[in-house]
Amino acid sequence: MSALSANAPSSTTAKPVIGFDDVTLGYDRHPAVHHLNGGIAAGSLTAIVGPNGAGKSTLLKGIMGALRPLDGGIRLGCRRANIAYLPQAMDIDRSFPITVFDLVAMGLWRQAGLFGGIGRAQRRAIEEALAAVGLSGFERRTIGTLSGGQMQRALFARLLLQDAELILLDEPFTAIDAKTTLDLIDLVHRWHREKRTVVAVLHDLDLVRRAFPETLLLAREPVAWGATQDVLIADNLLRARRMIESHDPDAAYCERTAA
Ligand SMILES: Nc1ncnc2c1ncn2[C@@H]1O[C@H](COP(=O)(O)OP(=O)(O)OP(=O)(O)O)[C@@H](O)[C@H]1O
Repeated sequence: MSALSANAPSSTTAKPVIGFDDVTLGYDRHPAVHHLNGGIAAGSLTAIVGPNGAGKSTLLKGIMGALRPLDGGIRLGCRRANIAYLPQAMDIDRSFPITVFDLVAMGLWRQAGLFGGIGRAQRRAIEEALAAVGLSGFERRTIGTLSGGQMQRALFARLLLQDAELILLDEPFTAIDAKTTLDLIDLVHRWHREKRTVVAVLHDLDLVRRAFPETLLLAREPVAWGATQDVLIADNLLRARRMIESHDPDAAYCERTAA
C-alpha cells in the first residue's frame, strides 16, 4: 500500500454524494471490485483509472444501480433520477433509426415524461444543447450517419438537457478526435463549475492530469485515491498493473473476507 490513502481522500469525505461502504461488486459471485470504502464529494470532478479489467465500468454500473453489490453497500446523496450515465460507445446501438433531434430530446424525459410532447421551450432547449456541442444543423440526421465524434457530441447534448446532479461517463473520449475531446472537456468543466458531480472512467492519463483534479486508481480494489498528481505516480501505476496481472479470474467469492 502506498503512503497515499487507498480509500477516499479526506477532502472528499465531507459531504459525499456517493458513499462506498466496503462495497464488493461482481458477476456470478465473482468479485470485480472489492473492499472499496470512502466517498465522492458533491461537486467534485473525479477520474477513475486502472488497467483493463480493473473494474472501472463495473463500479459505474454499481453507482447507477444497474448492478447490486455482492457485499457492502453504496449510498447515494441524490435520487437515482438525478444521475446521468454515458455508457461506453460500443454499448450503444447506432443502428436504431432515430434522429439526432430525438436522441437529444430524450434528455428531457424527466421534465416532459416519457410520452410528453415537445413544446416550443423544449425545442429551443434542444437547439441550444445542439449548438453547445457544435451540432446545429444535424437535427434531422439519423444517428447511424454520424461519425464517432459527432455521435459523442450528440450524447453530450443529451446529457446537457438531463440537468443531472451526478454525471457518470464511461470512457467518453476513447477513439474521439482531439478537437472533439477538447470541446467536450470544456462541457465537463462547465458542469464542474455548476457544482455538479462528475465521475469519468478514462484511459488517457495525460488528459486526466490536465483536466481532472481527483483520481481513483483501481485494480479491482483501490490502489490510490486522492489528488491526481499524487495518485498518478509510477509506483502506484506499476502496482496496479501487477495486481491485475497476478489476479486469478476464477478466484472464489472474496479471498479476503473468506480468509
Ligand atoms: N457482464 C459481465 N459478466 C461477467 N463478467 C464481467 C461482466 N462485465 C465485466 N466482467 C468482468 O469484470 C471484470 C471487470 O470488468 P470491467 O469492465 O468493470 O473492467 P474495466 O476496468 O472497465 O476494463 P476496461 O478498461 O477493459 O474497459 C473483468 O474481469 C470482466 O471480465
